[in-house]
Amino acid sequence: MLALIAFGAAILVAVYRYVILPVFVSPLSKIPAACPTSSLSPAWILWTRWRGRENATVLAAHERLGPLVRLGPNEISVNCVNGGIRTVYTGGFEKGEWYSNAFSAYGGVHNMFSMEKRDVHSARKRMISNVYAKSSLQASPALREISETVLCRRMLPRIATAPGGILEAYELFSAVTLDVVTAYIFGLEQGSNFTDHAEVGAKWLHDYKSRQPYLFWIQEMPNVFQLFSKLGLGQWLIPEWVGEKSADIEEQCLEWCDAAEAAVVSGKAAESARHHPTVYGQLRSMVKKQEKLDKMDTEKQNDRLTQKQRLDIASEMLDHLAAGFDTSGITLTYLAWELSRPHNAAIQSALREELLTLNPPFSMTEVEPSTPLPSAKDIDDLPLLHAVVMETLRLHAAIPGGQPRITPANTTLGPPGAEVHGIPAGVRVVSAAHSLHRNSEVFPEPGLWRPKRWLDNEGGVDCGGEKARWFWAFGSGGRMCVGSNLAVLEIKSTVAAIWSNFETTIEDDAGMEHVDGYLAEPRGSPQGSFLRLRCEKI
Ligand code: HEM
Repeated sequence: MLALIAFGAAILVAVYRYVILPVFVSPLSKIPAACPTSSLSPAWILWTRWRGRENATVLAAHERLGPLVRLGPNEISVNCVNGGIRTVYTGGFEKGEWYSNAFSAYGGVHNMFSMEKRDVHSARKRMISNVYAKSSLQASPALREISETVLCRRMLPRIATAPGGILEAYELFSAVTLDVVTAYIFGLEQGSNFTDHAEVGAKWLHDYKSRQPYLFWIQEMPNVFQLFSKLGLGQWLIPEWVGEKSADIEEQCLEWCDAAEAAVVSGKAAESARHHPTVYGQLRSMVKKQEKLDKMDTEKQNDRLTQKQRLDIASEMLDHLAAGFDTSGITLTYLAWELSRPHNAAIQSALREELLTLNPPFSMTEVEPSTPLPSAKDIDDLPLLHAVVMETLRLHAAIPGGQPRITPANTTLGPPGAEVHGIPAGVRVVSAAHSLHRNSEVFPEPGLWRPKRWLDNEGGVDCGGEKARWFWAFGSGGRMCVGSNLAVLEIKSTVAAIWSNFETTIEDDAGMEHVDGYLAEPRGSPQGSFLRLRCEKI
């Protein structure tokens, strides 16, 4: 009899815990559910993510149900500025396991992307963000050398000599952005040269990207993955080669770090802009400074890195190069696609006209650049170029997917007048550029690529007001992209170099459909191509 009562009580508790509480009592029950089962189980949103339909499905849910939508019993999506991204991201809600499980490296060594706790993260960000400030970038002799070498001596000749004038744009741009980013991080002489070595670059891209779908298990179902691993069945979910490729990438990053270290120790880094490892050098000197403070000058200082310091720096550098190259490569690929589509031919011509006003121009004679480069500031100030980049970042955000954060206790979310109060601690809350960038009140006809929406009637830049508040390609708040200035400068310089010298049309764009995920690279055609561009010298 007692057993029966205990059994009945357990059933009642379970019904309360898993049905009545989430569906009727929790403050989350006031938020409309994206799917009828969302309040009861995360199965629907997990299935949507697994099938690669999350961004489109969540956008449709917001269009139907408003700015707050419940995705699961413990997860909501927020698509507004006030009571939305301003509260969550500028308010400093912390990241959770979703990042720390997937983005740490070298056996769990954390970096800015993966750090969960705000204080640890801000201490690291303070050490490093000055090298990514716009003023530092525009004044950097190292970056000038990088642009000259990667854009003029590697990229333009590769385009000029492409067989039949046709090249695969996603592979080209990934190689160029990796070369720029590794050169800025480790020094031009120590970084990659994948632009000249197309096959090596294409293999790197393929190896890097092929691991991506398997992150699902680590980020969304870590407990299931752990259970499978304990049972010796981990490879059913994540094949062994994924770990092997990740280890190769980590090893390659350590080689770049060691080369940068050698340049620092030999004194070359200080003597020549081509050897100067800007980001590596900055973090290294801050790590050493910190060590000095920690030891309070009581112990003998050693300028060599300890193994722990070596891996701490390597994890951070890997994070930057990974966060930096693919995002910029994806953006450039979509920008090239839009500019080369027949209905955008007039925009390509107008852009070229604007680029040819640069003094000196970004010109090339045969396969060699003939003159010095225009200044980074002059390139940055071109209004149509700025509009083209902004519109590409809006419509084709490289990170369009949800950026999860964890609520603190007693959170209020929702736009003024429609707030939901008392949201408990530990709820996963996401916003996504994909949905924010498709608000038709702010961006009329949001599905169209229209650079003009970023210009005023006189052709000057008009990026303020509501557009600025809803533009979220680089996120916002304390965890906003640290490399956004480098990304924009690099993208603008690449565009200036190409469209000052070439006219482009589309040879084959069958692969240009976005992957619907956290990142949005082109899906690629069944034949394995992404965007084949025809480039003609002007
Ligand atoms: C078009 C190019 C880029 C886009 C669209 C982009 C976008 C973003 C976004 C949306 C985030 C926030 C992600 C999240 O919290 O889930 C982020 C973070 C980050 N990005 Fe970028 N990024 C770009 C280029 C770069 C570059 C060039 C670098 C460095 C070389 C870089 C380094 C980072 C780092 C280290 C973080 C983590 C920052 C932190 O947690 O404080 N990104 N980026």
